Amino acid sequence: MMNPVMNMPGTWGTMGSTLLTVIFFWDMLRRYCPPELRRYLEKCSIRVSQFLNPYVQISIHEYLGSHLRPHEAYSIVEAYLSLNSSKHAKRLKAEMTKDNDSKLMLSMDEYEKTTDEFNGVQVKWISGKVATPPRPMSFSYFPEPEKRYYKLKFHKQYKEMITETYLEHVIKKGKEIQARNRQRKLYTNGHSKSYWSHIVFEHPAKFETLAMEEEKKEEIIEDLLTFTKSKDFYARIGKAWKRGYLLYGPPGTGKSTMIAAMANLLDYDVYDLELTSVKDNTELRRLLTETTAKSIIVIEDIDCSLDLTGQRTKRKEKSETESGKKEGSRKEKEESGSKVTLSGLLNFIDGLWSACAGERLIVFTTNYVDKLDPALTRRGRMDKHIELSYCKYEGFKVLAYNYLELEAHPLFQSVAELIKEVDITPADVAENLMPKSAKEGPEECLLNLIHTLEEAKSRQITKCTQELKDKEPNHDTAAPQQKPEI
Ligand SMILES: Nc1ncnc2c1ncn2[C@@H]1O[C@H](COP(=O)(O)OP(=O)(O)OP(=O)(O)O)[C@@H](O)[C@H]1O
Ligand SMILES: [Mg+2]
Repeated sequence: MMNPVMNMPGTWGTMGSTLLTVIFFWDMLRRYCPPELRRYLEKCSIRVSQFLNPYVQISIHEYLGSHLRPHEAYSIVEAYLSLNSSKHAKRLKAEMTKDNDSKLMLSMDEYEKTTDEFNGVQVKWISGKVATPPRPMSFSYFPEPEKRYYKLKFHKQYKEMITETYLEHVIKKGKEIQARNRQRKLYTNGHSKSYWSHIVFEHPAKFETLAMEEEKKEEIIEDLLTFTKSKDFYARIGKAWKRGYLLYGPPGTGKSTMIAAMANLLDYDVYDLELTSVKDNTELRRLLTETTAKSIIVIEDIDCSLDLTGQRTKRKEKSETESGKKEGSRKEKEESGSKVTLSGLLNFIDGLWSACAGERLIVFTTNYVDKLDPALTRRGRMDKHIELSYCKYEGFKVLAYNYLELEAHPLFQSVAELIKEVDITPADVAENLMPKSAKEGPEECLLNLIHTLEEAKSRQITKCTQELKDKEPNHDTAAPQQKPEI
């Protein structure tokens, strides 16, 4: 009897030669058969392999199209997989997250696999890289980036559930992780004049800690939240999704603090635009088109920024007429593009750039609202005018809680009476409530404040008395009254 093991080489040999013959004929067919038949055969082979392969595959590429536009879905999936890939995958890579300078995000390394389970169904995620053929004769300063992708593989019987429910779950979770990793930024244009530079925005201000009447605070919060949810409304009425706020009031009343509280409430970035560093309207336009969605564009002390106040403009126009110059030389100056002008700024507020996708808040602050050109502050440009004023008792209570963790104290009564009569800014109240040494307790801080308020009150009384005295006619030095002519 023939030993079956001894016969193996013969079997392998026959199989090998049959395979070679099939490959040979397949190749011949592909090369020499008419194109229609070739296409038909290719289709058939895909159908056969699809029939035999029970798995469905979905690819998510890092870049879209030939323009290498980053594909948002890729980074969302990457964030999602960072959750469980560290548990299952063996080869991981650590990268700085795009939005958080102090956190590493772990994700699957190239050509690694991980599994995920959803509603009792197992899916497989595979990471890979598109092989780019080498271009021997080409040389570029900008080499093409690596085109990575993720592939999701699952059994075809779950296709509906995966494409409808699971992918939605991946996007939702991935976005949540991205938001958690995201650090907000404070952009400024002051240093390298024509470009934004940024630092991490970590201002602790919150509306809860803002000294302000509760009702007014709630109204502002409501206004801000309504704005963020009004994407469809703005689209329907054909308006760019933006809202202008004018914050005005004396120094130290919390204008800048409120901007930080707004950014924290909405989770927005802040662009602090220093207008005096902007060369001209063109540069202003460029800087603004570079701002991202979900941001607050701030111009502080707008009354001090360039030639933008109504009074200054009027004064200038007046002097021009006086010196016989033609009207419209202001226009010439604007056109020469030497400086940012009022019209440049108005274009920025309601010009075409503002149609950039995504929501934006524009906030101007000033100490002197009356000085501003009405064109700048009219509704539609500055939709909401918010006055931040001197500290009232309600505001003091917020500060007392912030600084001293006190909700009530016998000395509050004295503060309540004094604060009604004295103009004191929240900044000054805060300064008094701040313990200056470890020995100073809440009571000492309240006494400090009472002392400051009393001093301010007596100063105010002296000032008023002086003013009244000045108004009264001085009998000693007054010129002798002329007798009426007869
Ligand atoms: N309404 C407020 N609530 C809580 N803290 C406040 C308030 N106003 C001022 N402060 C405190 O005073 C400091 C100065 O306030 P802020 O810089 O916001 O004033 P501002 O109105 O922007 O002043 P300026 O007009 O000079 O820019 C802040 O750091 C904050 O601690
Ligand atoms: Mg300020």
